[in-house]
Amino acid sequence: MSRPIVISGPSGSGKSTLLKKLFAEYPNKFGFSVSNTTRKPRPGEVDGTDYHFTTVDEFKKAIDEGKFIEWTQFSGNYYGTSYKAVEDVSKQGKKCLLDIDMYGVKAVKASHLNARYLFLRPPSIETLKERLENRGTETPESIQKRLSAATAEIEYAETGAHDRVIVNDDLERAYSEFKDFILAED
Ligand SMILES: Nc1ncnc2c1ncn2[C@@H]1O[C@H](COP(=O)(O)OP(=O)(O)OP(=O)(O)O)[C@@H](O)[C@H]1O
Repeated sequence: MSRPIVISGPSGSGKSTLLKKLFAEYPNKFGFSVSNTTRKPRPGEVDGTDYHFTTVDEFKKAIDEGKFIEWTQFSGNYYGTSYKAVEDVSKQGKKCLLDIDMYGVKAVKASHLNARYLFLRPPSIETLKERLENRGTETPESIQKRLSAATAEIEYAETGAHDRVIVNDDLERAYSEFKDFILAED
């Protein structure tokens, strides 16, 4: 089984944008570990593809049953990655990519998954704020929460916890580095 790749970075750093490009270029090579969440779907999000959308009760039950590699609570919602989500990807013969936050990174590091770690960094907090505002999906309160979480994420990355840090300034350059890291070990 190829090593799973953990992709983290502040909300708005561009993880979805880069992953979308990667999946467009390599439609069959990679599989996303589909996270569970109790947050409401955004318009266009599909259950089982973007997330497994669950109730708070279902989520708590799965925590008690030890089904998660990692889980966290953020902006009032639960998010988690189940062992099953990672296994499902390997069963399809694909390389597993995980999109998780710093608490998830720490939990995966403490698990038996022999993963590689990539951190996506925004050029600055100011740029991150502009991108979140322009994305048009967040309230001002939600942007504030994401920005303070971003500061903690960046400080954690500065401890050298990841194998690779990529600054997402120019999208094409960032994508090329992103792809190189992900394809480095097949
Ligand atoms: N290099 C870039 N230059 C300019 N804008 C960018 C760049 N990369 C991403 N963006 C824009 O920044 C916004 C945030 O990106 P994206 O939604 O991919 O972030 P994310 O890390 O997936 O966030 P979340 O964790 O909240 O899902 C999007 O509107 C996206 O189009």
